[in-house]
Parts: sequence; C-alpha cells; structure tokens
Amino acid sequence: MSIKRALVSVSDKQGIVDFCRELSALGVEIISTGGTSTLLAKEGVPVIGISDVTGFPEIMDGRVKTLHPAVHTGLLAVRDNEEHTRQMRELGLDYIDLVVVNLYPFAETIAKPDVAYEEAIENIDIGGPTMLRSAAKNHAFVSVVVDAGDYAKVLEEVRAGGDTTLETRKQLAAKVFRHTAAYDALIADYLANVLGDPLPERYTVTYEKIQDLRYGENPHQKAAFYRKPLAALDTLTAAEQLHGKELSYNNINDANAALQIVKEFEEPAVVAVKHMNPCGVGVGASVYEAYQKAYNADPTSIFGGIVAANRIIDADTANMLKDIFLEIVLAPGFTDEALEILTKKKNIRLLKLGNLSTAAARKSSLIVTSIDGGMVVQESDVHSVNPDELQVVTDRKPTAEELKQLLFAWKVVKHVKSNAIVLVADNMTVGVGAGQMNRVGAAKIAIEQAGEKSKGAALASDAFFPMGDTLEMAAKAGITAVIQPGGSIKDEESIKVANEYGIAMVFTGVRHFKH
Ligand SMILES: NC(=O)c1ncn([C@@H]2O[C@H](COP(=O)(O)O)[C@@H](O)[C@H]2O)c1NC=O
Repeated sequence: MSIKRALVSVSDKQGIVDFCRELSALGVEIISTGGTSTLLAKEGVPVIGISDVTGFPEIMDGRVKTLHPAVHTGLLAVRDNEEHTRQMRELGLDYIDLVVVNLYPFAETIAKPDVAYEEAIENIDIGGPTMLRSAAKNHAFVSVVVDAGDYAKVLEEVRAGGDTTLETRKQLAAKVFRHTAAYDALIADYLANVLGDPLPERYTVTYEKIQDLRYGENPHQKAAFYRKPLAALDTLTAAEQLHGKELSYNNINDANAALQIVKEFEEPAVVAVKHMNPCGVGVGASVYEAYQKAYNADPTSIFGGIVAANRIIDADTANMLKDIFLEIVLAPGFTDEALEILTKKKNIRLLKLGNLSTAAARKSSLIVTSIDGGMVVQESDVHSVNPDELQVVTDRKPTAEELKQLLFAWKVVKHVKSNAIVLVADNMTVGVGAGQMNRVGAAKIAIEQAGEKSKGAALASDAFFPMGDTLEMAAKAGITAVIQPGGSIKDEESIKVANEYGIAMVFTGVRHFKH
C-alpha cells in the first residue's frame, strides 16, 4: 500500500506548509479545510477543498465541515474487506490514507483570563477528534498525525517506502487516543468547575510529561515528572532550572514541600527541607538574615537539603549557601554575582520560580494521593489563621512578641508531617518533631533538638493535645507560649497545666494534619 490521499485540517499551522509540499511532491493528493487550504493554496501547494470531496459546503462557522460520510467512509473502510470495498466502489467513494489534524486550542482559550463561556464552548473541536478517532481506529491502513513533531518521521517513511510502517501507525494511533482523551478530560474538568462540581462521579484528570526521571524514590523504581495542563505559574512545574544535574524524584517532592512553606511568608523567608519536612525555617529583614536563621535552626540536618527562598538570592547569601552541600536552591531569582558564585558548584541545582507570592498559598487546588488500586482527592490545605480569631484560653495572654512567634510556628507546623510539634524562637524554628506516632514523642524530639533554646520558645501543635502530658513536658522545658487547634475532651487538663506554669495558650479551632 502507499499513501495516495491525505486530509489535512490543522489549527496550529506551524510546519504544515513544508510538510504538505513534500507530501505533494511525493505524489500525495492533499484535501483540506477552510483556513488550512487557503494557506496551502497561497503557498503554492496543490490542494483540493473539502467541499469538493463531500459535495457539501463548510457551514455554521466551521461547526460542520469534515463531518461527512465521504470523509469517514474513506477513513474507516477496511481495505481488505470485500464488502467494504464493494460499498466504496458502488457509492463512488475514495479512501483517505493519511489524516493530519490538530485541534481547536481549547486549553489556550480557557487559559485566557476571564474567557467568556461561549468562547470556551466554541473552541471545543468536534470534527477534528472525530477524524482522528476514525483514522486511529483504522490504523491497520490509515496513518494519523496529531503532533507536528511526527511530520519528519512520516515523511521519511513515505519517502522510503510509499507508506508508514504498521508499527509507526500503531504508535501514531495510540498517541491520538491519548491526545483526544486528554482533550476531553480538559473539557470535562472545565465544565465541572464551571458547575462548581470539581469532584464528579468520574475524575478524568490529564497530565503531560515534563521529563523522565532517572529513577523514583529508589534506584529500582521507574519514574517521570508530569504537569497538569495550565498548572499555575507559581508551582514547581513552572520552575526554570538554571544550573545543575537533572532533578530527581526525591528532589521534586522536597522542593515542592519547601515551596509550599516559603509561600506562607510575606517577609523575607528561607526554608530548608529534608525528606519533605522543614529542618530549618527563618525569617528576617533580608534573605541573608533569613538564611542565617534557617541554617542555624539545624546546621546538621540542612546538609544535603533543599533550600527555598522568597526573595532574590544576592551575593552575600550565595557566599553562605556555597559553603555547604545543598541539593537545590529555589528562589524567585539570583543576582548575576550570586549566579557566578553558585554555578561554580557542580552539584547544586538552581531553580528559578519568578512567581512566588503569598497569595499563591491561599489558592486552593486539588491534591491527589494514590493508594493501591485507587486514589483519594482533597482540596489543598490553604487555611491561614486570622490572628483576631485566636481564642486565648489561659489566664495569661501572649505578649505581642509571643504572638508573632506563635503565628510563625503555626505557619510551619501546617507543613510538617503529623504528629507535628514545632518550636520557634527569635524568628526561626529551633525544634521540629515530625511524623511521630504519638504527640509526646514529637514534642520530645522538638524539645531535645532545641535544648536551651526551648526556654521562652513558642510551641505549635498541628492537632490538639489528647491529655496534659505534652504540655507538662513543654512547660518543664521552659516553653512560654502555645498554639494548637483545641477541641480535645481533655482541653481543660492542658489549660490547667498551662495556667500552673504561666504559659499563654491560644486555640485556632483548625487542625492541620498532614500524613
Ligand atoms: N466541524 C468540522 O467538521 C471540523 N473539521 C475539522 N475541524 C477543525 O478545524 C480546524 C482547522 O480549521 P481550518 O482549516 O479552517 O483553519 C482543525 O483544528 C480541525 O480539527 C472542524 N471543526 C470543529 O469541529
């Protein structure tokens, strides 16, 4: 078999003229629709209008142009089926051997700010996916190209043997069904959101590959990095890598964790993360000061860590960063000097993410967590506490400085694996107890780490204290202020301990479990 007739109908016209010119030179007859055929004709590529094939005009603003039996018989006929061949002959129909289609730009349309609903709907392509699906189903005989990146390969095969190989046609068909499935998923998602129903009876998300990863969490696990179409520009998926080796699976998870925390802060802040938990968080008047604090919070754990800053990294900060081994530094930018200093280090990865605002931390999105055989989906935890709504439950109110440290600790504890206890003093974390199976255990780790710095520190607990024991331990370590959700049947026990020791305790009324 050889490709004799192609149907070309593309919204994205890049590369189409050269491709069709070559096909035409190889003896392929080109049929085309409205704008595509106008372009081809203008560029001197011989082309037959679709209406000459269907005997029907392109009507309704392009809503109906290729949706015609003359097209779909040509695409779907099983060439070695005598009955199909006879029907084609009797009806005077011709085969179509190659379909080149890309679809109305639905994603780009809904990405426009304040796009009108009607405009979005008009950009749902119907004729295109229909042709793609017909051709892909009949890939035993028909080639189908949805991606301009495949033009060269198809040309090469047609040049060599008059047709594509069956293996190529299978690959092209599989790509088509992934493409139309993703296209429909995006439409379904858009409509679900318009209807205020983001968790409907079928969850049809679609993701596109950013890159293959060398391996997953461990070297024997395969992995890849995907992004949601239209992912926000303040997410890690939009980060630009300025330097260093390619990101690993663990890097991506850790950098994402660091990013979520640093987005909590308005003031210059630096977050160091290890194994998805913060090991040091600091805020200060400058990124330099914030990094010093994040570093001093836990100079041991930061080694080999991921650092995220919410301000441009300057030369002074870079000079400190270069002194230890760090996997990643993520920031809204780097000064030229800072870049010069840091790029001398072969093993550090530098990521630039221009769009780092606290508003981003307040925008809810859906988080998907896989389980074996399924998944659970929830809104991201974007709750932030309003200081005016804190309930002081102890005899003593926190001082203004204590309140500041408590609110800082609360922002951090939200991002620490439960059970979580975070101690903060002097605008930096001084103790982080993460991922323990009981709350006393988490507090013990945080207090031990803080040592002398526990004295006068503020403590945040991601969930209520089931009894008074954690508070007793905190009080004995010298902690003077506590923030926690409250809501335990034994709250009174904790309040009593707090009052005994003169601790100021506030309830947020909101829990921040993170498993
Ligand atoms: N309605 C139809 O019969 C139809 N047939 C092809 N299309 C689309 O029209 C676009 C190309 O249009 P044009 O060649 O007029 O620039 C392609 O994205 C193609 O997928 C159609 N448009 C939408 O459904």
